Amino acid sequence: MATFSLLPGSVALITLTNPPVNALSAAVRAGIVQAVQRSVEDPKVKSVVICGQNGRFCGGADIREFAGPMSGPPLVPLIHAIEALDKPVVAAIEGLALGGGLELALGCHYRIAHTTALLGLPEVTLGLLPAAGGTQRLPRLAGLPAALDLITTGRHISGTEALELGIVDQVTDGSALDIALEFAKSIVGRPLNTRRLSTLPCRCPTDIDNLLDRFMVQVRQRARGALAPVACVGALRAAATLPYAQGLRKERELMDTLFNSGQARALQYAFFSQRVVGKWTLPSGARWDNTTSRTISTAAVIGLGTMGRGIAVALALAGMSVVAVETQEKQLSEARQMVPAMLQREAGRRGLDTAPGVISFCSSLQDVSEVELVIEAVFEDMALKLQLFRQLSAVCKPDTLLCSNTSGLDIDQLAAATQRPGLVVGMHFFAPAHIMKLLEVVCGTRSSPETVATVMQLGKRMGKVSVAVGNCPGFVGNRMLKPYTEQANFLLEEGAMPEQVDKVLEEFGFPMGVFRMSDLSGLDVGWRIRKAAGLTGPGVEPTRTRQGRRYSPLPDQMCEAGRLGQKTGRGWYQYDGPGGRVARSDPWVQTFLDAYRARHNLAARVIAAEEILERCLYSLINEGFKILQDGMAAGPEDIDAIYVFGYGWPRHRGGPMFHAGQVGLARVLEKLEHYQQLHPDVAPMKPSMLLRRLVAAGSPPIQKWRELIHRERVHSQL
Ligand SMILES: CC(C)(COP(=O)(O)OP(=O)(O)OC[C@H]1O[C@@H](n2cnc3c(N)ncnc32)[C@H](O)[C@@H]1OP(=O)(O)O)[C@@H](O)C(=O)NCCC(=O)NCCSC(=O)C[C@@H](O)CCCCCCCCCCCCC(=O)O
Repeated sequence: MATFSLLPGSVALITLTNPPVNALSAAVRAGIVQAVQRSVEDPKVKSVVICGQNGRFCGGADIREFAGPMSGPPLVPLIHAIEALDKPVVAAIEGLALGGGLELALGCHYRIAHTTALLGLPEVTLGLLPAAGGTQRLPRLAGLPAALDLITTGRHISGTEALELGIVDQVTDGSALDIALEFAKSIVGRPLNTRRLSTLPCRCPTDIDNLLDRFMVQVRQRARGALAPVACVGALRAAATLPYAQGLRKERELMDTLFNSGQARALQYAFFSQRVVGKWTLPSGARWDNTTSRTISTAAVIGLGTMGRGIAVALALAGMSVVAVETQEKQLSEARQMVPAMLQREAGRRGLDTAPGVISFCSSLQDVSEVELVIEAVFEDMALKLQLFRQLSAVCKPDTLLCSNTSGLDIDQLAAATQRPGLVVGMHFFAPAHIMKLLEVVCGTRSSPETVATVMQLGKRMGKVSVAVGNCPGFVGNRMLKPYTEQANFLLEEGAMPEQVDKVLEEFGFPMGVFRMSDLSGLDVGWRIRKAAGLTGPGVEPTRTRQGRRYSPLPDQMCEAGRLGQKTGRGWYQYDGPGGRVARSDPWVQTFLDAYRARHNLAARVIAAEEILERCLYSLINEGFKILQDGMAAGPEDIDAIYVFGYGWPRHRGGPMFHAGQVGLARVLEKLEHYQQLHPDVAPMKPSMLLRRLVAAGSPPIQKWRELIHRERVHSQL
């Protein structure tokens, strides 16, 4: 709702009241309509201030309402009524003015903001555009280039930047509300014509067409198939070239095409998934809201390779005092050089003069004896990690948490090597660890709820999307990646080329296809893991069936040929040299694949894009269902957040589990059955029991899956 109060000095104060972000729900909109009406009718009211309760102006339209039929007073005429008032209206922007919240403020005659308030039009991140006049008023106020930037990226800006762009009239470090109230009294009687943005011309440079065309090219490239950014440019073109009323009609027309699109649904689902994963639950019943966490202020990182360096920087950026340990002298001296520069650069990127935390370097494990939490980031080798965990258990204070950055090894085994298994947990970061948002928090069977809560909380402080997952080989992300890459390798055996597979995946929206990705991360990473698992190496028969399953030795053979990817200048593609970044097709790979197929009597066939996509994605999705079935992820949102934030899954497709729902669970099942019949030796194509159960239950919406999984588990049907 919204409250109305008449304050001394004849100022009407309208307060939006809908915690926690004062979203513009139907009740709030109705409240504003009534309060505006009172302001019009009451002769005692000489000016109006609009603010939000609890120091938060407004988080925009109520996103939850978009899932059902829209009711209540619409926003566009409401904002027009405010703009048309002949009494001055001032927006007092504290905390945030986002989306419809900023559009409401743009309908006011003046805007006063706190310097640290967040302003922006993030609709594009929800698959929408600012359709309450935002695409028409903002370019009239801040100019077309600034509006293009803000509306197509959805980025938030501070009150200070908003002042520089002319979006607000004044900023303060004190109370924006107090200043707004005083200001509102002082401007009674001033003419308002120039303050009504809809009546002003758009502020455009002379070469509008040229600017918009160039911008559209960039936006299409960045969007990777997302519709909303392109529609935003369309709406801004209308603002620049048409009178306001026509521009507004175009804005609405474009919004109508987006509003019910699968992409908008996917992006809104992704918004809520990100929040759902913070509300973690463990199979034991421990939850985010019934478990206390410890606040960590001192931490250590052991091993200063790429991952360790990034983790140390991420911890320092979160205000931690970090001890960075590396026993190899060369690596330590490199880290001493690189890490402070990384820290400074990242702090600068976040608008800080210096990082809030500090990092000290040393070469001895004894130096971590006093810290509260240790993150091990040494080489991915179980024997090495076990030895380290034994040492840490002896060296550290009894209540120090011991965490491993392993990307898939057994956390329970590491915990068993210590005298404190309850304090052991996995913290699986993604490279570069100071930039990538995802953190898999791997809960071992003996990890205590307090340990999990503490690490989840720490992840949040580090700005990560932390997802609690179970302890199984590869955890969630890498476990699902395995059948996906395996399937891509099988496709090469059957006749596809790496660039063909990559093109299909990139057109789907991944920033990189599986082979380009593999070249980037290094083919030797998986090779080492497969060697450790006894799947390849000296003495292993070079057949296409290993350990009872179809196996493609292609990636092993690439490694044996010294083609490790970008680092050697050759992999699935060729590069300008070691460390090169630009991938080019390599005739060597064609010859290599031809020879391989000939050796194994495999006839190359033409493989359609549809088959490539279905086999890669559905095998990954099927593994996701198995993960849910095994209880290794609490719900589909967890898997989807992992894939969106850690594996480049296009956000406008929600995540793999959401995508399965969009395609139709019955269709995914049917396709898996089809490919399984064709390739019965490929275990990951065998449809999971949970997928079958969901289809049998009538393919309920994704929001209902948790409930069904819980019910089926109780009845031991999974
Ligand atoms: C605001 C934040 C930055 C706050 O972050 P913080 O970290 O402090 O907190 P949380 O993110 O954890 O959030 C707390 C809590 O609040 C929930 N929440 C946040 N924002 C909203 C919201 N806008 N609506 C609903 N709920 C919200 C959040 O989910 C948490 O609750 P939970 O229970 O999950 O813990 C941050 O939250 C944030 O970034 N929020 C989103 C801000 C945003 O994106 N705003 C824009 C919204 S879209 C919009 O405003 C659209 C406008 O342009 C209006 C358009 C006019 C509409 C016209 C429609 C007509 C079209 C009809 C076409 C029909 C066609 C046809 O059918 O034919």
